[in-house]
Amino acid sequence: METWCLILVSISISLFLKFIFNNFLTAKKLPPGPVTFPIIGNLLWLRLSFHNLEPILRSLHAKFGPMVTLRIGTRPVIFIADRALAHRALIHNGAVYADRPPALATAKITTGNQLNISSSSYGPTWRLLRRNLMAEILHPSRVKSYSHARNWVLQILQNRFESEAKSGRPVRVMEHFQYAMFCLLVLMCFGDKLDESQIERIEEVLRHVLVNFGTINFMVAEMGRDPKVWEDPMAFKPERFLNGGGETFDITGSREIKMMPFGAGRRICPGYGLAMLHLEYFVANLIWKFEWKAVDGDDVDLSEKEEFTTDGERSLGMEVMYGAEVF
Ligand code: HEM
Repeated sequence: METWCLILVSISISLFLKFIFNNFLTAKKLPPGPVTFPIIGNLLWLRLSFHNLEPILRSLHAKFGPMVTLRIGTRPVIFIADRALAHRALIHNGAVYADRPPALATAKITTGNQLNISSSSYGPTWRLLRRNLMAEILHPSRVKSYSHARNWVLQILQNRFESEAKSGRPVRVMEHFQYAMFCLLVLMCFGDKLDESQIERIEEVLRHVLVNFGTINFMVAEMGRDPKVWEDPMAFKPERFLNGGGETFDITGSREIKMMPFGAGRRICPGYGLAMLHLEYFVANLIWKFEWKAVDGDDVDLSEKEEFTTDGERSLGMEVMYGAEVF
């Protein structure tokens, strides 16, 4: 037999064996999902953006149930759409689900060989990084020292609001807030000597990291708009968070997950207190300084948009999903 023919036959046999192995042997241990062909199937998933993937996932969940396995790239990826399952995984079995997968060779460069807090595996390094972050940068006594950065970011926000309002275009509120949180983080990490163009450059680099190496598993948006939990989930009703008894809404999901913009469990965002504090500060100032009204003849646009968020792999709340590798 010709050499090329031999190579072709060997490749076909190995692809066939991989197909059987992926879809019928290992699949028994994993939640159900669509049958995929090696390489071609993987490439098809990889071609889709998170935004395009979401409706497909929704229909897969309707067909296969609250847990679905897809083979994206080299690893099977499980998508969990049910908030009770997420609670069981992240809160009751927190230690099992707090790990992160080994990074690909290229991602190792961008994550500093996985020695940063969000990508490091669940072990002594992560514990040390997290403890340092909580004790130093995020310690309540340090919050005051960020007032300069905070006011600078408020100024950036105000400028963005003003220039858009003057141009007559509707102000892209969420986008600007997202950017403001990003600026705040960058300023906290690099100090407030940076100017806006340098911040934009950092954002560009991180966007690249997110697009190339991000993983997604928990369908946070689906959980946050569950009609069993939220009355009229798609309506803008901020008062839904004010429950008469004076008890504040538990955003950490420790008792029950109703939404999880900061994640949940052991890897929950350590900056959520600081983030909430600053968001309230920015909102309060912008409500005070601007007159807010809907553009004549236009509804307020509450549609979803795929956007870049902070730390490379995790999202800043307005995202459709966020990821934590669970096996
Ligand atoms: C609106 C603002 C923010 C949102 C919505 C947000 C959301 C998130 C989410 C969803 C995660 C992933 C949690 C998980 O994997 O289970 C995360 C992780 C993280 N966030 Fe935030 N975050 C915000 C602001 C901040 C701020 C201000 C800081 C800090 C200085 C911060 C630092 C981190 C770190 C270090 C992690 C990784 C934690 C770990 O893996 O142990 N975040 N964040």
